Amino acid sequence: MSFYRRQQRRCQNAQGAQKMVGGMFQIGREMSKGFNSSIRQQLPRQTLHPPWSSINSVRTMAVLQWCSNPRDFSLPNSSWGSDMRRLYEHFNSQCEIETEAGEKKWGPWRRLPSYNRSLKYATGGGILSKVIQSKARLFTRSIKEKGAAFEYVMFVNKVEQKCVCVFQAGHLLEGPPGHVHGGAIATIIDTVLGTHATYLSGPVMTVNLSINYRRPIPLGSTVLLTSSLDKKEGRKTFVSCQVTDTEGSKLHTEATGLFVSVTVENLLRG
Ligand SMILES: CCCCCCCCCC(=O)SCCNC(=O)CCNC(=O)[C@H](O)C(C)(C)COP(=O)(O)OP(=O)(O)OC[C@H]1O[C@@H](n2cnc3c(N)ncnc32)[C@H](O)[C@@H]1OP(=O)(O)O
Repeated sequence: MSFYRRQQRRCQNAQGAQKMVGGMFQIGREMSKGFNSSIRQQLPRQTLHPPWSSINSVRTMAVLQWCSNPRDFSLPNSSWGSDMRRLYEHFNSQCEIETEAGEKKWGPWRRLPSYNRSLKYATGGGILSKVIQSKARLFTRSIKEKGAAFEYVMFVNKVEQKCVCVFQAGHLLEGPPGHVHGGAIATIIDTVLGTHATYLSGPVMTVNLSINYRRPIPLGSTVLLTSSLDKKEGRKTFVSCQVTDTEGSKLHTEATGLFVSVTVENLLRG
């Protein structure tokens, strides 16, 4: 494969990454449009050209920036236990289904890729992320050791307006001995509800999170988070979530969240 084809393929991967990651802003709009809008229009034109055709080094840098392959943290890795893999397979197999005619088509679920640099991979700020907040990393994806902290994968179902997350809690998340820290549980709940609300309504921020801890979660275990839309009222999206064992029979935690739609202005105003 030629250098150009390799670069082009990497660019396409980066575009795919942008299109689906649950970032707060650009991707919020993408998600709420049902993954249909064209990222291509939002990319700098030069990303579609081979690097050597660029006439200045800034353009070349932009191309190389975009062509770096981000790691998708939502894909299986060696730290995943059997429960994590089984549930991943269960939902992943419903993302693409085969018709009787043998054609492949979208199923009811979509897996959401997950990256550790929102500004770079989700909002298209490849160069910007070098200049500002270059060390910023998504909290839940900030620990490099596989399986040590938050291992999770999310799937959304547009028709049922549901989101599920398969979550394996690593040893760095300890609270009470042998069990998961309540703050870590709140973090994964906020992540799941926030991602779901973003998918439903575009860019949002949490304004209220209410959590009832019913049963402790053993460290190292895998649990299932199921988020549902309760209602939408103007800028407000109300969602709720249950954290259960992998069979869905034992309730560990339940929560409700209120998310308010925001603009970039909201953030800059502070
Ligand atoms: C890339 C992967 C993504 C992973 C997802 C991770 C998700 C993580 C999400 C987060 O953790 S966000 C971080 C924590 N949240 C914040 O820091 C938000 C801080 N709050 C704010 O900045 C402002 O409240 C905000 C900009 C969100 C809204 O302020 P505004 O002045 O624009 O709105 P306003 O205060 O008028 O509220 C809008 C509506 O929400 C209602 N509201 C606001 N706060 C409320 C509250 N706490 N409880 C109940 N209702 C509330 C408010 O009454 C009003 O209702 P009505 O429209 O019916 O009048």
